[in-house]
Amino acid sequence: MDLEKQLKEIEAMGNDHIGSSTETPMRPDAFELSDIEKIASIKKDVQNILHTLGLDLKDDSLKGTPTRVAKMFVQEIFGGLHPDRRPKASTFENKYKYKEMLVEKNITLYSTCEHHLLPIVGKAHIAYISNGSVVGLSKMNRIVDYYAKRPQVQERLTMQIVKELQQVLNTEDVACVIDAKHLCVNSRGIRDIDSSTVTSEFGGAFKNSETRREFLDYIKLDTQFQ
Ligand SMILES: Nc1nc2c(ncn2[C@@H]2O[C@H](COP(=O)(O)OP(=O)(O)OP(=O)(O)O)[C@@H](O)[C@H]2O)c(=O)[nH]1
Ligand SMILES: [Zn+2]
Repeated sequence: MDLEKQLKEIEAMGNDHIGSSTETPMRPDAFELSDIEKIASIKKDVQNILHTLGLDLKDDSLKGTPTRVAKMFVQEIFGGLHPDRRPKASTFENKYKYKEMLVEKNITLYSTCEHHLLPIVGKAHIAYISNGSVVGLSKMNRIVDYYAKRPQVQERLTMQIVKELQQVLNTEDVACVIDAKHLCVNSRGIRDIDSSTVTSEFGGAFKNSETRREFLDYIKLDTQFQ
């Protein structure tokens, strides 16, 4: 398909590029290749991109780039595509009968915009109300990190984090707010360096405005990027 036709198709998509499912769209054969095989294949693709751009890959500084980028894609920034890397979120009994909301705030978030493959940088804030079990605090940071390490749209990332914690904690009463900068907006295109994007997902009790307010008061959103 020629480039002009492809660009027209993207235009015709409208907002469909945002995607409707909470699941990351994966092919059924996504894990037929091993990580090593994926790195070898992506290395060639990166080599081709740099070569096409006219760069001399024999240059000392550039010669390791294709391997470096391929490893970074497979093992680091897109490492959360592999279900083997899903964190084991051990829960334990809420013996102390703590009934209030627990908030894990200011969780550092690095993700990648799936439209431009540019960074998304921000903070995630999570809250839940225990239904008998408690999750280790760090596991919430790990869950954020796992889903962030995928090509993402912020809306889906927010929903995936909530869905995972609802499953782990066996309760609907989970909420997540993400406040993040998209480099595709800040550093290119419209180049608006000051704007950031806020997304939220409020499950169960957090649909109640008072409970939601309490959570939002804890995270004092407006101060995050000052
Ligand atoms: N809803 C949503 N949109 C996103 C996210 N990340 C990037 N985008 C947007 O995805 C859109 C892709 O639109 P296109 O018009 O195909 O891309 P483009 O021509 O590069 O658009 P500009 O960024 O406006 O130059 C852009 O408006 C991005 O800002 C996200 O997490 N959620
Ligand atoms: Zn983008």
